[in-house]
Amino acid sequence: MTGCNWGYGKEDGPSVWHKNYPIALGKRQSPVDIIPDETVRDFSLGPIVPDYDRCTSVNISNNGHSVVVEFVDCDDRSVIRGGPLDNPYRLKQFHFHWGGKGHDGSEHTVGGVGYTSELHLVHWNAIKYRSFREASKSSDGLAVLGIFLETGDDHRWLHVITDALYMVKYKGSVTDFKDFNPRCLLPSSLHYWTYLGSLTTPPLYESVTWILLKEPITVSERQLAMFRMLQFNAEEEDERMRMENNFRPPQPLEGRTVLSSN
Ligand SMILES: O=C(NCc1ccccc1)Nc1ccc2c(c1)[B-](O)(O)OC2
Ligand SMILES: [Zn+2]
Repeated sequence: MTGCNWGYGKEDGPSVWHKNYPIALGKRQSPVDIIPDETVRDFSLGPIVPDYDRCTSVNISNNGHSVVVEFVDCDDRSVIRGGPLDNPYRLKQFHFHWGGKGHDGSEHTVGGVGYTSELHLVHWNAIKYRSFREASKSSDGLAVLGIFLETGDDHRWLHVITDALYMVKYKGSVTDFKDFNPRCLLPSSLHYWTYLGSLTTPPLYESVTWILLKEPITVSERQLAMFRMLQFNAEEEDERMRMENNFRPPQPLEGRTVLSSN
């Protein structure tokens, strides 16, 4: 499957992804609705330990689906470990999902309620697999740290990202983005829910151990509005489509249990 034949519109959105990606109808799909009273407290679950202090960010880009910050992942300079993970997973990239003006845009929901946006920090199992590509197709290949965003005051560090968005307005644009440590985007509490799921965008591989932080971070409407000036389309394309509502709705749990840390 070369190129991208999927999106978030009426003709190519989540409701028709199954036509090209049948796994969309699988038993381990993401996102899901988390019902706190139905999660199971697992006392054997230790704390999650993101260790990003020696991370090396490289660039920020618009891939036509989201805005992505990529990291050097050729060694274990920035990893996440602990919690449900058997070994450290390497940080590769982070990106966001968001809604339209005045609308929620998170992928996971909590008790049927969405957040304004959701940040995904993507990590891969470099102990067992030789590449992200190989890991992405393996049941224990990826670990994604999901962080909910709610609206309120300005986030004191998010401006570093929003100030760069004008450089990546169109699909296919990329620009340098050095010395950014995503530790500044973490909330104060690392209490989490965890369950086994999938990528939330095609190819929808069922390879993700999801770790969702219970505490959201706060960003302002003004900061969020900057994300909505991005475009799904490339600069030379005639049809201009504002990048918003780039989220997949919750999928059936299919008997899965969501575990809760402390
Ligand atoms: O990396 C992605 N695609 C490119 C690709 C390259 C090589 C093999 C497979 C895929 N997608 C992707 C990765 C991680 C997450 C998501 C999408 B997400 O669900 O949005 O949040 C977590
Ligand atoms: Zn994502």
